[in-house]
Parts: sequence; structure tokens; C-alpha cells
Amino acid sequence: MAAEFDSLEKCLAKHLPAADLKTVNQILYGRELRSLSLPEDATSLASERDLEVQGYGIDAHQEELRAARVVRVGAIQNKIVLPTSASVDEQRTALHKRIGQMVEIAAMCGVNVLCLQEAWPMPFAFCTREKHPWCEFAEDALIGPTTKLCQEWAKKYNMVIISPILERDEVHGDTMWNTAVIISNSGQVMGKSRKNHIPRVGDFNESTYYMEGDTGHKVFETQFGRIAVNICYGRHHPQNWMMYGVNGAELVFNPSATVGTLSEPMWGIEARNAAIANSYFTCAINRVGTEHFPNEFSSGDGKPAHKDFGHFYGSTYVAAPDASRTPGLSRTRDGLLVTELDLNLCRQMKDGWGFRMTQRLNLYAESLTEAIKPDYKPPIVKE
Ligand SMILES: NC(=O)NCCC(=O)O
Repeated sequence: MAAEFDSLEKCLAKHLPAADLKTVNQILYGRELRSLSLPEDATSLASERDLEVQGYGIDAHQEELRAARVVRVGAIQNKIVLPTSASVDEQRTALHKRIGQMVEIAAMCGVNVLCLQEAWPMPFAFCTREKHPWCEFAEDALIGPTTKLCQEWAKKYNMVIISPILERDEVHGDTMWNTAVIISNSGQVMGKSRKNHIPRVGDFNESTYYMEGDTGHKVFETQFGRIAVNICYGRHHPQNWMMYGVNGAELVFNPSATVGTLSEPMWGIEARNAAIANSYFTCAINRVGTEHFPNEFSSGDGKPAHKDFGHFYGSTYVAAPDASRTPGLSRTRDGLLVTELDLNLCRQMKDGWGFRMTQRLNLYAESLTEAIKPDYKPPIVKE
């Protein structure tokens, strides 16, 4: 089998002359970002642990009345550690250990707010359509083992942690949800944000496992800014992004699990467009690697049954409201992206481009109220 393509940015850097590369990068990625120098002990520990680390700074103008609001944001992408045939407990414990090593490095890099990938303590088994044993990965959002561990890390490292899990809500009929748990840097659970839109595409057969989220568009006011979480498939819905902005988010995470053949051309566009349209920062995180499952499953497309989901292409990145963005992490390796950003850029972009001021929400509120009525007739004008 051919080796997976590692990174678009590395490919451009390898093949373009330096002057062309500068212009191409400017056109593709906006203004040149500051490269963030990270502590030597962190980078050498990262290479010992086979972890790619990249660091960037996204600056804003110095304002006269407001001090800069500089925050270090960390994003982790990773492969599963053990084969999916190992026991549920062994698989989850191995992931806890591996991510713990990465969180330690994030702390050494001064990260204040850290987000993990979608359903990080488990393989992305929804493709199988089997319930056993995969439903056993679901855990309580408040007192489950993964939340408890993240609380320890959050407190130890003074770091806000966003931990996306498959949630089991025992109080409400053992219902499952796809949930991001937001843990304050004090170690307290601030709350949870459940995935609003569930994919029904390709092998993403997730609607048979968990329900459409009922937590709306919560924004969490942390010590390091107002953050929100738009889980994976929710990034295809501009209204979903928009509501987090309407509710005051300055930084929206998009923890994901998605594969190349399905979504890669959309990946660099959606979270970035959301950052521009809503005058906030976004951070899109995708898992890496190919996960193989014990039993064959078919994709309902006439092709032969198979045991893997395809390649999760990583490429985690941060996008800014001024249309600049960081390069992506590798398509193949575990990685930590550290981005130092000044949240003041959000208001500066609102002032500069006026996208929020010119948004005309009332126009759309009225139009949509009409459009969802059963007797609605779209105003199509014919010749
Ligand atoms: N996990 C998930 O929602 N994946 C759906 C595929 C995609 O949105 O790219």
C-alpha cells in the first residue's frame, strides 16, 4: 500500500521556490504568522514520544484602552493506541496514558486552553453499526473515568480542558450523546456541549448510537476567554457556527473525526469561513490513522465489505477572524498544535469589516420563521 501523503504545507515547501512559496502562502493562508518558540525540554520530550509539535502566534493591534488578551490554545490529534480487538478497558486506559503524555507537553508549552479530538477515549467504531462492545465506551460526563482524569490534569496544569466523549446519561434512560465536557482550570466541570447535528453519510452511521444534542449553543466564560464547541459534522452547518457567535463566543473548537475521501476538500474551508463570518477564532481538530475493526461491514455503496474506516487525515489547524490561519498538523502523525492568540482581534475585525454589525439577524429571523411554516411558498419569480 502506498504511504499516506504527509502534509500539504510540507509538499508546497519542498517543491516551490522560496519567493513563490511566500506569495502562495499569503494567498492561501493570509498574513504570515509569527512562529512561536517553544521550550526546548518540551520539544525534545515530544520527539522522544513521537509527537509532532508546531507553534504559531496570531497577534492583534495594540489598543489604547484594552490590554492585549493573549491566550495559548492547544489542540491534540492522535491515533488510537491498541487494536480494536483489545478489551474496552485496555483500549481506554492506553488512550488515557498516551494523551496524558501529550497533555504534559502541552503544559510545558504554556497552554491555557486545550481541546482533544472527538470521542477521544475510543476508536471511531460507529462505522461498524454494531452495538457490542462499542456502547461500553460511553461514560458519565460528570463522574466518568475520563472526566475525572481530565479534572486532575486541568487542576495540575492550570488548564481549561475540552474533553469530547461518548456520553452515557444514566439519569435519563441510559441515553447516549456525543458530548464535549468543559473543565475549568480549577478542575471543576463547567458544563457540557452536545453535538447538534448527526451525520448520515458514508460510514458515519452515528444516529443509531446517540441522540441529537439538546444543549443548544452554550458559551463558557473561562478565565482564558469565552469558548464554545461545535462537534464535527456541525461544522457543515453555518447556522450552528453562527449561534455560538451570536451568544458571544471568541473561540470555537471543532473536535472531529473525518476521513479523506469524504471531507478533505471541505476541511480547510469550513472552520476558516466560520472564523471570518463570525469574527471569532476557530480550532478544527481531526484524528489520525486508520482504524481496523474485528468484523467486516459494508458502506451500502455496492463496494466490497471491509474492516476499516479509511484514513483519518489529521490536519488540525487554527483559523483567525482576519482570514489568516496556521498550517495544518501532519496528515499521519500524532500532534500538538500550540497557538498563541490575542482575543482582541475579534472585536478589531468586527470594527474593521463590520460582519456582525451588518449581519441583519432580524431579516433572517423573519424569513426563517416564514420558511419553516408547512404552507410556505418560496418567493420564486418566474418569467
Ligand atoms: N464524526 C463526524 O461527525 N463525522 C462526519 C463526517 C464529516 O463531517 O466530515
